[in-house]
Amino acid sequence: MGDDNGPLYLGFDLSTQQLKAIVVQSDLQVVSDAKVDFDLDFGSKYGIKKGVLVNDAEGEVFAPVALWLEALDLVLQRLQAKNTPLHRVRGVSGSCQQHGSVYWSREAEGLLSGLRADASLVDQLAGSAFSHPYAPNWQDHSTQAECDQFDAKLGSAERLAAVTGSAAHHRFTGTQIMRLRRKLPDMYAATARISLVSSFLASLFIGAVAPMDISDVCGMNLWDIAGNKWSEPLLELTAGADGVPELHRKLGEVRQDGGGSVGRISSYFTTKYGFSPKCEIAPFTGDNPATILALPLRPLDVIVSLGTSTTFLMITPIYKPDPSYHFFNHPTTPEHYMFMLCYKNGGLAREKVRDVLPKPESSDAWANFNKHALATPPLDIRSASDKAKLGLYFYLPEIVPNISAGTWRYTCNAADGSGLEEAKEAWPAETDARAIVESQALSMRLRSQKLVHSPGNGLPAQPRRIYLVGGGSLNPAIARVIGDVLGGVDGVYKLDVGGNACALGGAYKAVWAFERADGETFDELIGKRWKEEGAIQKVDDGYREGVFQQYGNVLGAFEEMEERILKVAKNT
Ligand SMILES: Nc1ncnc2c1ncn2[C@@H]1O[C@H](COP(=O)(O)OP(=O)(O)O)[C@@H](O)[C@H]1O
Ligand SMILES: O=C(CO)[C@@H](O)[C@H](O)COP(=O)(O)O
Repeated sequence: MGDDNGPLYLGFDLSTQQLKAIVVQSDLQVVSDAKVDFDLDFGSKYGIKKGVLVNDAEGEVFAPVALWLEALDLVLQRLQAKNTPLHRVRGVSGSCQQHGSVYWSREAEGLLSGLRADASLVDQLAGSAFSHPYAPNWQDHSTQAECDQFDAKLGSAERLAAVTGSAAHHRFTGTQIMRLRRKLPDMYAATARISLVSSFLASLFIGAVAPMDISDVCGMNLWDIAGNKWSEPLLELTAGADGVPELHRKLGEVRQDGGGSVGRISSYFTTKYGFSPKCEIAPFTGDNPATILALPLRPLDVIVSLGTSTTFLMITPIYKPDPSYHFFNHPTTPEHYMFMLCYKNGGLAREKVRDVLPKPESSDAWANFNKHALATPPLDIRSASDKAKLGLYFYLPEIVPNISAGTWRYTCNAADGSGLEEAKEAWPAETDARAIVESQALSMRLRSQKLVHSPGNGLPAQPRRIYLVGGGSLNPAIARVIGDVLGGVDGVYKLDVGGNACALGGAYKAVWAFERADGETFDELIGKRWKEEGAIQKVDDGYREGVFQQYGNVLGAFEEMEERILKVAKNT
């Protein structure tokens, strides 16, 4: 377990279904990891499923904050049980599911600073440190009315996207705060501070409410990215004309530097787990911003994160917002941005399609799904006269496009996408295995086409490399279909720590935060230390001439299918 005595860096990922921790050395070598699975470890105690609770009547999805407190103690115990030398940890950072919010009571600061090592976090905090026991989850879709007001407030969805990086979204924290203030006014009044999940986790470590992070704050619809300040009109919309100073106080100042220290580790962790009192905490960020820190990403490289949500990430120095996607400040590099598409119907939707198929005899739950995804030709075109098959598989109301739950199957002419119509008869469940992944990738291709250009040699515009991360990155059939649809002239790669990428990004952020030379950027520092060998594996060739064009031929039809369905099934 690392025989030298050099410093170690600890990265966390508090996502929908798990809390993961990973420890790396200065040279980025991984020395230990551990995880807590919310359903497996705490499912019966908290009544959660897939990490969350739901109130279907109102479209609410939320997680008990107490569960996360228990998970933090447990994951640290698991690291200890693996003899991880926590005393050598010099810096901690991490990544957390985006948009969720935690509501601290007036007693919180006192309780955080007075944590005793002889009791657990949950016993000391769950009772009175929070004005609300739940954190809204990114899958929540209870805020359509608030979204309509956000889009209207600055004049249009385009204008809101220009200012905050995104049009209004159900899960974005501003709309969530606005709704909770209306629904639970006493709770709102009793709230001293509001944290994002990232600043919440950092707060536990420093024993005080930590500032929000410059990248994660862009997931709120409240931060004016170009102005680098809270948007006063949007704070006013959220909190009412008289409520702006109060909301300002609850949100606090935003930390501008993604590196450096937000505070020393609290004595709770030094006494209980043996951390050094010199260990410092760097700002925590969102799980998607942390994912782009898991490797040195270049412009034209793409990350597809196949977690509970499915996300598509790129970095760019050009701020080009649009209501159909998201722009965030880059978590470490000023004047750089992260482009993101986020789908709710990611991993769980693929599981639904998988579970209609007979259960495989092998231990690989995905064996049948993969067999059919690979045996089905692109768009299920088997002969020149066959129509292309296109589907949408939304078991939850989707984010982009803003379509309610449902499943739709269409066909069109393969050559040019003409003749789009609803499929006359149902197609076999086996066909859906390929069609759902194609559908997800076509949506990404459609929405990212303006951000990619030709990588040279007369090739069509496409990504250079596609990196797969998240649980689904273990799946070769998904990698193949993604490469078929999106291209990727240098190939499709998976990170060796595929499911741990955001935790790893958090750990790398801590390395940079505390080891950077004056003015040294994240990419400079990590670029020098990162070794491709052992970190990534090529899992597919990516661009295939002919196949890529086949998907291009139906991209317009795919867009038209979405538009037609949007007319009859828009989220309300
Ligand atoms: N071999 C596999 N093929 C496809 N999907 C997988 C595979 N293994 C895990 N998954 C999916 O990964 C998802 C969890 O991904 P992960 O990145 O660990 O979660 P989170 O989003 O909570 O961080 C699950 O929904 C599961 O369906
Ligand atoms: O809402 C978004 C991004 O906008 C999600 O990507 C969340 O950040 C949760 O991520 P996972 O738990 O699926 O990793």
